[in-house]
Amino acid sequence: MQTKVKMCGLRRVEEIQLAHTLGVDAIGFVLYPASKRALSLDEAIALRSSIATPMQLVVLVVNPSVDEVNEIIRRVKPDIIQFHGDESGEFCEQFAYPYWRAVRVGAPELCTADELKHYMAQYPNAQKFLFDAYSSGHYGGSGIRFDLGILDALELDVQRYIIAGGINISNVDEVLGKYPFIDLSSGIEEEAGIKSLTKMRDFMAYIHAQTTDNTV
Ligand SMILES: O=C(O)c1ccccc1NCC(=O)[C@H](O)[C@H](O)COP(=O)(O)O
Repeated sequence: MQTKVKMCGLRRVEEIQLAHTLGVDAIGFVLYPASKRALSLDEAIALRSSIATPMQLVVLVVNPSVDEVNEIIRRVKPDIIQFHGDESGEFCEQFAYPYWRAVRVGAPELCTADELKHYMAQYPNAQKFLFDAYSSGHYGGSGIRFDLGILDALELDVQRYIIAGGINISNVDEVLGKYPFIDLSSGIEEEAGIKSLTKMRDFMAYIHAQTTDNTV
């Protein structure tokens, strides 16, 4: 199985250009002011021009207003909006724009497979569900993992899954070959908000080597 990769929280032109060179499938801009990886709207607009196809731009938001989302759509023109806060299904669907719904596994009322299924049913048009680890006090990018076993019980189309939460080069073997799309942020950083170009290169080289080995 070919594994797609999203790298989240990029903030510098050299990170974006390297991601493209390495064949990263999607990058994320964090438009959430409380994050150490936050970009302002103007910064996101400026960096947008550094992104070349086929790499997709995902803009990540946490509990935005309707006006903020409309402004992001109009001015940043992301390929996808990733709702990573407490947004309702009704809220996410109103824009009729491609979106991914983050599912913070382990949050109150998101602990069992039935609870996850019930939650996901509220987002019928989500292009994908990005499963991340719940961390009290943080919405994401916390480097924390969750027990993937809970996903086995969901019996949903795995093609709609993205696995996130504490993925790095040392543990990515646990998801390779099982899930088609993975997401990571802190696992390729020097410090919060600064990606390590070396870790980005090493991670993608490792993924490609594993994929090649699996198909021989
Ligand atoms: O990255 C952030 O700072 C962030 C802040 C608030 C909400 C979401 C955030 N990141 C979302 C992502 O898609 C991260 O890649 C995901 O949480 C995984 O992060 P990590 O565990 O560090 O790999």
